[in-house]
Amino acid sequence: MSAAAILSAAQMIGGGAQSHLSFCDLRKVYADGVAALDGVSADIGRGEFCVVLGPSGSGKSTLLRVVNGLTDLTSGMTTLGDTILSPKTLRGIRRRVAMVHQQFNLVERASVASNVLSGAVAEVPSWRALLGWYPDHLRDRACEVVARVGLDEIHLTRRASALSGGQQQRVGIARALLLKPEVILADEPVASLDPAISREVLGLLREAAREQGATVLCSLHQTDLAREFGDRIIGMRKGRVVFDGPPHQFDSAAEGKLYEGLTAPADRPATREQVYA
Ligand SMILES: Nc1ncnc2c1ncn2[C@@H]1O[C@H](COP(=O)(O)OP(=O)(O)OP(=O)(O)O)[C@@H](O)[C@H]1O
Repeated sequence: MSAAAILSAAQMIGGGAQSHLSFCDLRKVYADGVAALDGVSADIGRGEFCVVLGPSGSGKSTLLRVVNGLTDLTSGMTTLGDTILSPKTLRGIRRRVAMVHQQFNLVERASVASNVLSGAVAEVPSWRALLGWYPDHLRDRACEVVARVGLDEIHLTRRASALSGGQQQRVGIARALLLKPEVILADEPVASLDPAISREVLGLLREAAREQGATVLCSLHQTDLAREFGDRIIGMRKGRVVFDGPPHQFDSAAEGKLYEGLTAPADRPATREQVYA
């Protein structure tokens, strides 16, 4: 079957052309036999802020990492727009996808400006990046996104290590926004932040993504944050989707099903207060 025919079949299964990011029966089985993804299917619309929720080890990070090819699949198909993810298309897809990390992944000794500009890795040859030779339009864009995440011009020359955790994650978001990605993958972006800062950072990520029409896939552990910030919640357990719907449908029964039988706080952090208790 040709790639176009597979794509058209996938769109029919997934409900049509509205879908921006599409997962079709994804399976990822590691060498030790662990099925991190066990038949995951979902169609995510353009601009949707989709929270991936679930206990530890349920496959959230694996799902996110599939989108930018950091995890290869055992079987199944991922499409972004009308492009099927494959070794041939991976490079092009990576230009359209940015990532926000749990531990910020900044070069701590480098300035905020350098860290933000490193988000242009897909557009600037690495030797130019090493020398700090970025074109003016990217420098202007870096100033724009730094302002957008609520940091001042004075922060641009400051070392990343001199910033608070919340400020460092703002830099991480600015870096992700730099090339105006179509998709932002945020892997537990507030896991190391306190509750108040977590809300600020998630609010900022949602608004900034919305402004540029980016689709967000954001893994979280906290059910209250998922309800507050998600347009949609995908609940995963043991590599399977056990809930998929808007936050108002994620009631206590759905939550119970997601975390049933799990009592350890690390596996079942129901609220931010419990996470930080
Ligand atoms: N490289 C790997 N090799 C073997 N097993 C792996 C590997 N990476 C992940 N796994 C396993 O796959 C399963 C899903 O892991 P994943 O990191 O996607 O879960 P998660 O929901 O993101 O967990 P957490 O919330 O703790 O980050 C787990 O059982 C994990 O141990």
